[in-house]
Amino acid sequence: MTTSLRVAVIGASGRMGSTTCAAVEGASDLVLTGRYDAGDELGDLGGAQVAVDFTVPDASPGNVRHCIQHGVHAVVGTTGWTTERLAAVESLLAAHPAVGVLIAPNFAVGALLMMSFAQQAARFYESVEIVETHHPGKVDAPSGTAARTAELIARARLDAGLGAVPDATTSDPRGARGADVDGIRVHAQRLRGRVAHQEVSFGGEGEALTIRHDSFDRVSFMPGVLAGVRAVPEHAGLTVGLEHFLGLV
Ligand SMILES: NC(=O)C1=CN([C@@H]2O[C@H](COP(=O)(O)OP(=O)(O)OC[C@H]3O[C@@H](n4cnc5c(N)ncnc54)[C@H](O)[C@@H]3O)[C@@H](O)[C@H]2O)C=CC1
Ligand SMILES: O=C(O)C1=N[C@H](C(=O)O)C[C@H](O)C1
Repeated sequence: MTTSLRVAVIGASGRMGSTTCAAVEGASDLVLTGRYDAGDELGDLGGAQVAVDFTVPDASPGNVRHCIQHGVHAVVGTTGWTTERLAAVESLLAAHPAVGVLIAPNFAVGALLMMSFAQQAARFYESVEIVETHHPGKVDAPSGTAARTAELIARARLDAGLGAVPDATTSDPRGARGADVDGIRVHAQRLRGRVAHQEVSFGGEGEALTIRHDSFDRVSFMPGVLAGVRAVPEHAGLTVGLEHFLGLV
């Protein structure tokens, strides 16, 4: 008889945390050991082997630190991870070499494919811009997914020897050209009724390529979250991106 993997959820009262609790409870090989939200003492996380964090950018690093120090593997969907914050996780993990931490900007399989396809297409097109659309309750912009996509595209362009994206704009006092993420323009929309959507638009002489992904419901993230939960105990150290567990890179 195999024993169930014990899982705690941090941010359990939120949109993603509550969906994750339901997904864990619906999985026959997992058992939910606790639901934690703002103000709760994490303690030993109810004896969890893996904790899932869907909180806010300023709380997530502290939660991850707590997990590592208690020998609990972590699966993190919260956005806002800077290079410095990732480096701090890596140095703490060096002192806890058996612990695995997965930080994933997006758990939807289609979103991972969209990023991978955009990375593949990047070297063939002179122009590229990203438009991300989310629900109006989202606190951070641009989305973690859009920022990651821009980074991947920028790296692919650099590797291919492409220069800057052509843009004659010299005056934009209101910021109409959007954010500049590693030289790639990113535009963020916040619309009632939407969940999470992204379009990557490429342009070349006489042609266009558009790669689009839509999450219409937060259940779209759950197969990826559960895959991360099941895999992270076998992957000690820090992994950024679920694609590394799915054979996509
Ligand atoms: N990686 C992915 O696939 C996805 C990532 N996200 C990200 O997940 C995060 C959460 O998103 P939502 O669930 O929509 O937000 P939400 O606002 O609905 O939920 C956040 C929850 O965290 C709680 N919280 C705040 N501080 C806390 C603390 N110190 N300890 C414990 N709980 C705390 C809040 O009370 C709230 O219940 C965001 O960063 C979002 O961008 C969202 C969807 C998919
Ligand atoms: O806040 C959200 O909703 C989402 N956040 C993640 C992001 O910032 O990329 C993932 C997905 O887009 C949904």
